[in-house]
Amino acid sequence: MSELLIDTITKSYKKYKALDQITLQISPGMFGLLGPNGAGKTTLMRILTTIVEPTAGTITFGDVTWKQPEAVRQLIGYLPQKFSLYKHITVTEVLTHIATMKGMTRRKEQAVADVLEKVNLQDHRHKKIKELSGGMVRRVGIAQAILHSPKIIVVDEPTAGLDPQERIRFRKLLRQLGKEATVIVSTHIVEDIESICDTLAVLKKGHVIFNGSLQTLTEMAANDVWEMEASKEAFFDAIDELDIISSKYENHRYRYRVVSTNPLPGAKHVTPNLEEAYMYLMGQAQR
Ligand SMILES: Nc1ncnc2c1ncn2[C@@H]1O[C@H](COP(=O)(O)OP(=O)(O)OP(=O)(O)O)[C@@H](O)[C@H]1O
Repeated sequence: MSELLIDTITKSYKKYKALDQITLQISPGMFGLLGPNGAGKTTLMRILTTIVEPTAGTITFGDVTWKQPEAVRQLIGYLPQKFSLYKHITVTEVLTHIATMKGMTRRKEQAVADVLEKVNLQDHRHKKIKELSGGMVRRVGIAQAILHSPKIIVVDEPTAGLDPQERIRFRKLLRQLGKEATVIVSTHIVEDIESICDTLAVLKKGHVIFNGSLQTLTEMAANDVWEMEASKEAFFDAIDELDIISSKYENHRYRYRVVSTNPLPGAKHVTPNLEEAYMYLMGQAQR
């Protein structure tokens, strides 16, 4: 399978650069795009899906270049962050309609049946959209994105608004799709990336500040994540002083974790998780 090559992409809005010379090489499988609000993720997604044209730079996948938007649209399936559907028609009707809009004339019924099976919605195919849960609607969203068997699937904020069970189910579905395609998951929810992606890029203010494996990122923070223990009173004092990432109350004591480049008295090093490594990276990028 080909690699997606994003080469020095810049997007300017007047003098403001929403993206500044972004270069990424994305292999098949699950790729995460992480960053705070305003980092430029949505702009990059929109460029990838040909909704917006870059100011400069090129994108290629095999012999397709982004100068050929029609060819790119055959290649890409997109589930945007804000996804709405006609509420009063059934799942099958909506997917058949979208297949028609995509210009699929042959094998339309079969394609709809196949995607319904992939996203596990066969039993709900005759339900109206308004009768579905949030998780099911997201799955219809994925179904419409993969109707034409795209090689690249772009998903923006995949689990926003879903309850914990639906999140887990939706992440499993994405992981499944990553076995056959390049799946790009854009989010500011670290957990979404941690549980399903192998590699990731972190964007901040239009720049790539990290690009690599999850392991490399957590290793970068290995010397700067600490665990401490304190009484309730001391813990509440510490909240004001430190950036506490997580805490646990056990046997009348608080155990809590902190990212700090300075050693902390009485603290011991712990192996960072992705959220801690991300906090570390954001702190470093401010320097
Ligand atoms: N059409 C536009 N005109 C001017 N500025 C824009 C436009 N679209 C985006 N921007 C700016 O570009 C920057 C990046 O926006 P973008 O939506 O890509 O960020 P994001 O990382 O996706 O954040 P969010 O999660 O909030 O959508 C922001 O500062 C935004 O205000």
